[in-house]
Amino acid sequence: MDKGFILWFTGLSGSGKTTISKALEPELKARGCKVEILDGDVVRTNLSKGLGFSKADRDTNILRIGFVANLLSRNGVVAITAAISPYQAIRDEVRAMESNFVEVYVKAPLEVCEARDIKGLYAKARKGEIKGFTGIDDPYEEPINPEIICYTDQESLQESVTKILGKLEELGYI
Ligand SMILES: Nc1ncnc2c1ncn2[C@@H]1O[C@H](COP(=O)(O)OP(=O)(O)OP(=O)(O)O)[C@@H](O)[C@H]1O
Ligand SMILES: Nc1ncnc2c1ncn2[C@@H]1O[C@H](COP(=O)(O)OS(=O)(=O)O)[C@@H](O)[C@H]1O
Repeated sequence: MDKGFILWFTGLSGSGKTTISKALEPELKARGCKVEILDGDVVRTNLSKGLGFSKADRDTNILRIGFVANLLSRNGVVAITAAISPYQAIRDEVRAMESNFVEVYVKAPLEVCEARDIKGLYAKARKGEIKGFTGIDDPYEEPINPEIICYTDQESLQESVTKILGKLEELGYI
């Protein structure tokens, strides 16, 4: 399979973007795809090092990720992105760069993400130690028309992975 595409995950911190993308990678490779994951946390240590969490910086971060994902996908790679990408307008902009674009809304209620609090950042945000935290005092704009929604408070990880693979088959990407 040499058809590249972008699988764009979006969702609150702790919703499950990284977990699902990592579980999906071997499944796609087993189907002959070349895969790269551009994870928000990882990108922010290199490509987007120095950027903060203002709207302008988040938009810059997303455009950089979109740019690299586009380079990868047009060279036959499945580019999986896993950044919060909280703003609809900038998600629309990256979608417009690449026709092979599949948006996955990784959806879990804020309360669930906050209870998971993998990195302890929600607690810090509640205490006011982090300002402008997505979902607390910074917006998360829900995707208007994503190709896929994974309800990670109701589905198992395997169910989410199976759902995504099914949709990719239906769309003719795999
Ligand atoms: N169905 C599910 N799918 C994905 N993750 C789940 C599911 N159920 C529970 N989890 C748990 O939720 C957590 C999600 O954390 P993860 O780091 O993947 O989120 P994230 O969206 O990448 O967050 P961030 O934006 O902070 O990087 C993990 O601890 C994972 O085990
Ligand atoms: N103010 C904040 N809002 C959201 N996430 C934050 C914030 N500060 C630190 N983080 C951390 O940074 C990660 C989010 O980074 P990105 O996915 O790269 O965000 S995005 O908004 O620009 O798409 C989260 O995993 C979280 O751990």
